Formats: sequence, structure tokens, C-alpha cells
Amino acid sequence: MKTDQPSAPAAIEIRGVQKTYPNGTVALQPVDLTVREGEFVTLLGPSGCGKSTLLKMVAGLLEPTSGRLNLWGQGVNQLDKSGHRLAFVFQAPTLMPWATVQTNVRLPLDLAGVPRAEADARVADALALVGLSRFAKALPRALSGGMQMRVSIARGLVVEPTLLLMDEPFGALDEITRHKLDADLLELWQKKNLTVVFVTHSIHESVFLSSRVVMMAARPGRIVEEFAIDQPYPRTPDFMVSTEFSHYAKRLQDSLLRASRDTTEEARA
Ligand SMILES: Nc1ncnc2c1ncn2[C@@H]1O[C@H](COP(=O)(O)OP(=O)(O)OP(=O)(O)O)[C@@H](O)[C@H]1O
Repeated sequence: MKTDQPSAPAAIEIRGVQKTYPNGTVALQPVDLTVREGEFVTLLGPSGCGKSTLLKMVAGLLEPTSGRLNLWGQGVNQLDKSGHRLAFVFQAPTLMPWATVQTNVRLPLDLAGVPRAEADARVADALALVGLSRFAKALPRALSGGMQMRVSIARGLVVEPTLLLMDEPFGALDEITRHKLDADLLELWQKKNLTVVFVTHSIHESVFLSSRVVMMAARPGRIVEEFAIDQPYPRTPDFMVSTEFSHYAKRLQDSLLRASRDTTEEARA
């Protein structure tokens, strides 16, 4: 079983982190959040509440306007000093259409100058982890949307990350494919001892996946509530039809409605 681990070291420490975009949009009020090693944390909230902004700041893709953000005690851009690595998976698979699956997955290793033989072995491992070994030589257009997303995840895993940041990775997929990828992701999380921060709009996905859900509200973006999903792993499809699942989903739905109401009322004022 793997749930919230208060005694595990802090993987992510966010203290008073605020973001104002150059056009003056205050995307995030100062937020505080600690994510412990091994947690699966979901950021949930209405559109525009700053989920992506927060995740991109954790990844070092955006600079906070103020505040402090550490990964394993190091500044975001010094993560390698801690011996940890992060990978970011976007909503769209963003694959190079002219290159094979194998070449797409190898890209981060090619950019890092990893020798070819080692890179190819790591690509093979990453493709095996996402169940795509047979498609190494295929072009992206020959794959379904779900398979393309698996390629994108393999491209993240190939750097052997300890922190996986995912921005609505399965939002564009049909429900059955999404459930399958959610279940596979949980397996990977456990197998690889990952720390995951996952952005979604889906209450059901957040309950199924997370050890903790962080609810955000918009205008300005902020954290409003947190929920521990205190249920054992591995989580099976049976969990999704259990009384406990409905109970968590209802609490999150009420919270999301409150967060959305705040947003609507502030927009009207
Ligand atoms: N590059 C940018 N320049 C100016 N404003 C931006 C920029 N990117 C995002 N914003 C604004 O910042 C706020 C937070 O955006 P963000 O994309 O982080 O929210 P989100 O919760 O991820 O939204 P969604 O769920 O719709 O993806 C929104 O008001 C958005 O319009």
C-alpha cells in the first residue's frame, strides 16, 4: 500500500509562489504546497485557476514572479545536484510526425548527448514499460491517440525521472482509453517509485489516481482545499464503483462547485 507519507522527504516545496504574467494577469496568488516523495498529487479546479501555471513553474518552464520553489532542497534549475530528474508530459503528444516512435522517444537522450547504444537500450526499456515495444519502428500517424500519448509518456520516462509532471495528459482521449492509461500510470508510479503531480479537470480521474487532491479556484488562482484520498493501492476498477469512491467524488464535486462559484461571483463583481 502506498498513500500520503508525512515522514517521506519533501520532493517539492512551494512557499509563497506567485505569478503575474507580463500583460498584468495575476495567474496565481502566493501559494504554499509541499509534495512528499512518493505522493501522487492531483491539481483540480475550474478553468483558469492556474493549474498549468503552477505545474510549469515546478518544471522550471516558467519563472515565479516571487516566492521560493525547491525540488529535493535545490532550486528548480539545480535539480541534478540532488540526483533527481523530472519529466513533463503535455496534453498533446507533440511527436515529430516524420520520425519513428523510437526516434521520438530517444530525443531527450540525443539532446543530452547520451551514447547511441545506451540510448537505444533505454528507449527499448521505456517502450516496454508503456507496452509499445512492437511499434518502435512505426510512424506516429499509424498509432491511435492513446498510443501516441503512451509514446509521449515513454519519452518522459526515458530520462529515468523521479518526478513526473503531467498536464492533463489524457484529457483529449475517449473514456475507455483514459481509464486504461490511468490504471497503467498507477502501475508505473508504483513500479518506478515516482512522485507525480497530475493536472486534470476530472473529479473521477483525480479520485481514482491520487493520494491527495489539491483544489484550486480562479481569479486570482489559489489553493482553496486539500483532500487525502485515503484508500489502498493498487486501485482496481471495483474501486470506481465503490461507496468510498462515490463519497470522495461527492466531496470533491461540492468543493469544485464552491471553487467555481467563487470564480463566477468574483468575475461578476
Ligand atoms: N502566457 C500567458 N500570458 C498571460 N496570461 C496567461 C498566460 N498563460 C495563462 N494565462 C492566464 O493565467 C490564468 C491561469 O492560466 P492557467 O493556464 O495556468 O490555468 P489552468 O487552471 O491551467 O486553466 P485550464 O484548466 O483552462 O487549462 C488564466 O487567467 C490564463 O488566461
